[in-house]
Amino acid sequence: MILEVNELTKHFGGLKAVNGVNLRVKQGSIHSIIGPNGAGKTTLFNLITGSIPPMSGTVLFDGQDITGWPPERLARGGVARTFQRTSIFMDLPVLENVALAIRSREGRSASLWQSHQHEDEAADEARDILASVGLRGREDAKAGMLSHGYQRALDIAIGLALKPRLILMDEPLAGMSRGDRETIAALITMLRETMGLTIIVVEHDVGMVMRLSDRITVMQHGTVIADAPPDEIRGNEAVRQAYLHGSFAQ
Ligand SMILES: Nc1ncnc2c1ncn2[C@@H]1O[C@H](COP(=O)(O)OP(=O)(O)OP(=O)(O)O)[C@@H](O)[C@H]1O
Repeated sequence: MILEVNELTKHFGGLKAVNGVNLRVKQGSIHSIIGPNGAGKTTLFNLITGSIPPMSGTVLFDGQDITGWPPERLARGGVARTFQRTSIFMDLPVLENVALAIRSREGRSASLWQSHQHEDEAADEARDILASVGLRGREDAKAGMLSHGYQRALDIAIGLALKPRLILMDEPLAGMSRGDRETIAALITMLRETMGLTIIVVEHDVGMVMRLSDRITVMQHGTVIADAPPDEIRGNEAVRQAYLHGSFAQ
């Protein structure tokens, strides 16, 4: 297991947003976390990635206790996260967005003292990463001019610049057209196949989650109500009950 979450708990006042959650994520898998609004999915992500500290419980990455590590330290340790709202600098060229992330990985900021050689290396690496997410030929475009689907791909490229082994994606398909959703889903699968990345996805598009995932954890009211491969989840009565609006019928 690349990630082990044990009895993780976070309450907001009387609200048990995440309450004794256990999670096992297998190396090289696509593992999705689903559940109705307010189930605690984002809070769980925030706890795993150190955005907020847990009240109790532990998070192990590759056997190492990373509980409460701040996001920067986690990123250096191989855990990256993409956000629902993108972390793109819209006014900068596509290539520069990724080069910035590479420099931040290396602890260097853009400065006058930056050597040309380092600059060239970062640009070459950025080009390779962009090609891997399907953005070859768009390096010089202003990020803000890209379509939604390409912006999401750029977001993923920025995450990949940290050279993660585990990447957590917060609603990667949200706000996308049907075609863009297919493209990003194919990209997620490809990253797992070609780079051996482990990918944890929080996503509302249950139909796509069913096709994409090796395993699905279902949350409701801060707890895990099911954890199984997609086929089993599809037939799970507790999960059906949790989805009152029929979005699960697909
Ligand atoms: N900082 C906070 N302070 C107080 N309550 C919070 C805070 N963050 C989240 N909550 C509450 O915790 C519960 C879980 O929220 P969370 O965002 O984790 O759910 P979610 O499953 O991601 O929902 P959604 O699918 O709507 O994004 C919700 O009731 C939410 O209102």
